[in-house]
Formats: sequence, C-alpha cells, structure tokens
Amino acid sequence: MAAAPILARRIARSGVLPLCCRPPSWDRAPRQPPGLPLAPCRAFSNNKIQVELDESSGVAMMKFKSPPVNSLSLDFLTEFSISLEKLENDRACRGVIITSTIPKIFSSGLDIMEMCGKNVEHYGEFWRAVQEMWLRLYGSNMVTVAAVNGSSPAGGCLIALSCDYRIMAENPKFSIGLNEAQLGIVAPFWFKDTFVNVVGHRIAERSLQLGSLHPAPEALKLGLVDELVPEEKLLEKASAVMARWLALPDHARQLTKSMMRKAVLDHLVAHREEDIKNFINFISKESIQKSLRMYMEMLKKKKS
Ligand SMILES: CCCCC/C=C\C/C=C\C=C\CC(=O)SCCNC(=O)CCNC(=O)[C@H](O)C(C)(C)COP(=O)(O)OP(=O)(O)OC[C@H]1O[C@@H](n2cnc3c(N)ncnc32)[C@H](O)[C@@H]1OP(=O)(O)O
Repeated sequence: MAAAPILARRIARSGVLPLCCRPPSWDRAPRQPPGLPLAPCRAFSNNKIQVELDESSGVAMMKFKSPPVNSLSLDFLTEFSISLEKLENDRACRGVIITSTIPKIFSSGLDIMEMCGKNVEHYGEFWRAVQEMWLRLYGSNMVTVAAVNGSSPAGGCLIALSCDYRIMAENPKFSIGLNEAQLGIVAPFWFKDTFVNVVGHRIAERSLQLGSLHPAPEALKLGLVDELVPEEKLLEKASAVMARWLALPDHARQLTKSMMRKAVLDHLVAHREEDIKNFINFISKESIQKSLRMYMEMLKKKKS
C-alpha cells in the first residue's frame, strides 16, 4: 500500500499537521524525574487520536478523542491511518488496543456531514480515506483488539469488526451494528464481507437488510463481539486477551491472519477506483442526499 504520498497531499490540504512535522513525537511522553529508570513507554498524540506504546509489552493503546461522538471525518481518518502506519512500522509494537475517551461512544461511524452537500472531488477523497483506513486496519500485521466502550454504529462497527478480537462493555444501552439501511444507504461490499467473516452469512444478511443496531448482550449472542465485561474491567480484559495472542510466534499468527483475510482485502485493492466511482455516483444522487439530510434532522430532533 503506497499511501504515503496520498496521505501527505491530503494532510497538506486538510491542515492537519503530519506527525513527522510535529515536535519529535516520541519525545512527548512524560519526562521522568532524574534518577529514576526511564519508563519504557512512548506516546504520540494528534488532534483526534492519542497513542501510547508500552515498549516492554509491545502493546499500544490507541484512544479516539474526537468529541462529541468520534465521527470518522476526513481528518480523523487521516490521523487514524497515519497512527496505524507509525505503529505498523515500529518494530517495538506488536499489538494495538483500540478504545475511546468519549463516555458512552466508541465511534458514531462515518461523519455524515462529509457525505452531504459536498462536491465530487471531496466525496472521492473522503471515500479513498475510508478505504485506506480499512485496508490498514484489516490488513494489519499487529494483533488488534477493540475495547468497545460505547455505541458503535456503521463505520464504528466496521472498525471493531476489522480487529482480531472485540470486547464490549456489558451495558445494554450500548449498541453496535451496520445500520446503513436505516439511513437509506447501502453498506459497501467490503463492509459486508468483513461482517460476514465475523458473524456468518445468514446473520449478516438479516442484520444488514434491517440495518440493525444490536444491544451489547444481543451482539454477543450473534458473535458480533467476542465477550462482554463490566466497563471498568474493559481495558484490563483487553490487555489480558492481547497477552494471550502475543504469546504466539508473530510469523505464524501473521501468516494465518493474512491467509484468512487476503481474499477480502485483495477484492477491494483490485476494485478500489471502481468502488470510489460507485460511492460518488451513489452519494451524489438527490434521493440519497435527501435521506441523509432527513437522518441528520432526525438525530437533532431526538435531542430536543
Ligand atoms: C450500490 C452501490 C453502493 C455504494 C455504497 C456506497 C456507500 C455507502 C456509504 C456510506 C456508508 C456509511 C457508513 C456510516 O458510518 S454512516 C454513519 C452512521 N452513523 C450513525 O447512524 C450514527 C448516528 N448517531 C447516533 O446514533 C448518535 O449520535 C450516537 C448514538 C452516536 C450518540 O448519541 P448521543 O445522544 O450521545 O449524541 P447526539 O446528540 O445524537 O449527537 C451529538 C452530535 O453529533 C452529531 N452526530 C452524531 N453522529 C454523527 C455522524 N455519524 N456524523 C456526523 N455527525 C454526527 C449529532 O448530529 C449531534 O450534533 P449536534 O446536534 O450537537 O450539532
């Protein structure tokens, strides 16, 4: 995936500072008082995501911190891809736990405002960033564990589905699923394939057609998440799961992961441009724009 030049161009245009141009990122970890041994922890943070790598365990903690709802805007997606790329290229990092700093929300999915009333160039750029994020996460060599500490519709669910293991807070008010149909849009084939690979064809077919958002206990029954734990135990559990996965030799686990995911990844890589064109055609339709506007209005009304 030769994404660097594309990312660089996008960052330049979006105004988000690339990590490589910021003050040396690894220097931003808290300074130790003199005399104490250096903690084996490196941190970097950008606007919307914070990452801490514990060098002794090889595990990075990645926290989404983009209020109000961690929606996946172009800037967010760019930062996410850069963070993943940094960790992927860091020999000290073998696994990443993904979670959120926003109470009750893991991620609200793709930023609907990025898909409303914009021009064709913007839609193309946005969709390429969505693809890139998924290719990096689903195709990662690292062990990826989602600690889902809040609601996780659509694109948020895709992030969790793309990880190797999903642990969700056992609060029945938190829900997860690919609810695109409820917005009057269609989950693209690679969202669907990722979903099918986790829950199987029948459950995916029903859930996708109904645009279901499954409360945590139901998500567990369907196999959409692997386990539920009390919210306060989520990160502890994620670390324990990570340690179990990291106990295996990397090369064997990585080759197995790649064997399991290759067909789905290759499908998108082979049809990337076509997929972008399809998205642009679809999202530019007046009827789809109307559905999205109505959905946003419904969200706002729900508040008042
Ligand atoms: C055949 C060809 C096929 C081609 C197919 C091509 C393409 C398919 C295209 C797209 C695929 C899209 C996938 C997606 O991810 S779409 C996004 C789906 N997301 C949702 O449905 C989530 C909606 N949000 C919620 O349900 C709630 O907000 C949530 C449960 C997350 C949080 O609830 P809470 O009550 O805490 O907060 P709210 O008051 O509702 O929200 C606060 C604030 O945030 C705004 N907002 C919420 N979600 C989004 C979002 N996804 N994007 C942008 N903005 C969002 C919300 O409107 C509020 O704003 P404001 O009123 O404070 O201004």
